[in-house]
Amino acid sequence: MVKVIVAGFKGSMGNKATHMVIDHDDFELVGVFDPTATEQKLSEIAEFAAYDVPVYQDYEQINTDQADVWIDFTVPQAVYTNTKFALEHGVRPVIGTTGLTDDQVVELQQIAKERKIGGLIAPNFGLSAVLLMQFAQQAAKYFPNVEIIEMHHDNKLDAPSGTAVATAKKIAEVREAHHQGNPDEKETLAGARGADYEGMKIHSVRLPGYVAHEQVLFGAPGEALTIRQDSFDRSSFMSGVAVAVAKVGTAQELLVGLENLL
Ligand SMILES: NC(=O)C1=CN([C@@H]2O[C@H](COP(=O)(O)OP(=O)(O)OC[C@H]3O[C@@H](n4cnc5c(N)ncnc54)[C@H](O)[C@@H]3O)[C@@H](O)[C@H]2O)C=CC1
Ligand SMILES: O=C(O)C1=N[C@H](C(=O)O)C[C@H](O)C1
Repeated sequence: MVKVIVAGFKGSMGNKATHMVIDHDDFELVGVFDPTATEQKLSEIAEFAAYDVPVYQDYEQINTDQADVWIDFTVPQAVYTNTKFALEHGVRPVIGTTGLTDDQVVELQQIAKERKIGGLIAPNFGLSAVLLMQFAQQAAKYFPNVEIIEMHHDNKLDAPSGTAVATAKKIAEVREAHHQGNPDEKETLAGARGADYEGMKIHSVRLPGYVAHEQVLFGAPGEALTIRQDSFDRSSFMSGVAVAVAKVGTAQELLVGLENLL
């Protein structure tokens, strides 16, 4: 049995992750954490009435002795401290929360190395997104002119999305330094051309009704290639989270990207 704590269990993803852990034959939920919780036991919430699991509101309360894995779907402001807490208490992190800076990831990887513990940071647990990133990297070798459009629900805190940044990084690994667009281009409205990652433009759309979607657009003389993925429901992420929880015990370091455990 893999014993799991879910951080952010009151949120949209944390709720789904809590159900996934409960429903999985090989996982046992040993605690849930969310500073907004008012309950002492998970069973006080009707949909979890059968589960007598402790609810934690702050770090001092958390019993990490019995926990193997820390699932985190919280907020960009909390994820660094949560991941550090998990690593320093010997609990393997499976991090879905986006918004970690590159420097924070390096610091967390250093802590994981010092503590000799593995874990996973996955900007996206959806298979369609993992494949989109791989296909985009493949295409970028032949199509260096690329722009990324990510579209999300309007409650999202961070922009651009973690997936869009991860996509741009994968493309930058294979794309030669390249200037695209007109060198004399001028924005007549600030931000019109989007964010810039190593010469690639990233555009963020936030609308009610959307869940999580991304398009990578490649253009070349006389042709174009568009790669698109859609998460229509947050359940799309849960098989990836389950794989991560099941396999993170094999990780020798703090990995970035679900593809490392597939
Ligand atoms: N990697 C992936 O596949 C996916 C990642 N995400 C990311 O997951 C994160 C959460 O997304 P949602 O569930 O939609 O957000 P949400 O806003 O519905 O939930 C966040 C929850 O975290 C709680 N929280 C705040 N500070 C906390 C702390 N210090 N410790 C524990 N809990 C804390 C909040 O009270 C809230 O209940 C976001 O960063 C989002 O980008 C979302 C979907 C898929
Ligand atoms: O906030 C979300 O919803 C999502 N966040 C992740 C991201 O920032 O890429 C993953 C997915 O896009 C859903």
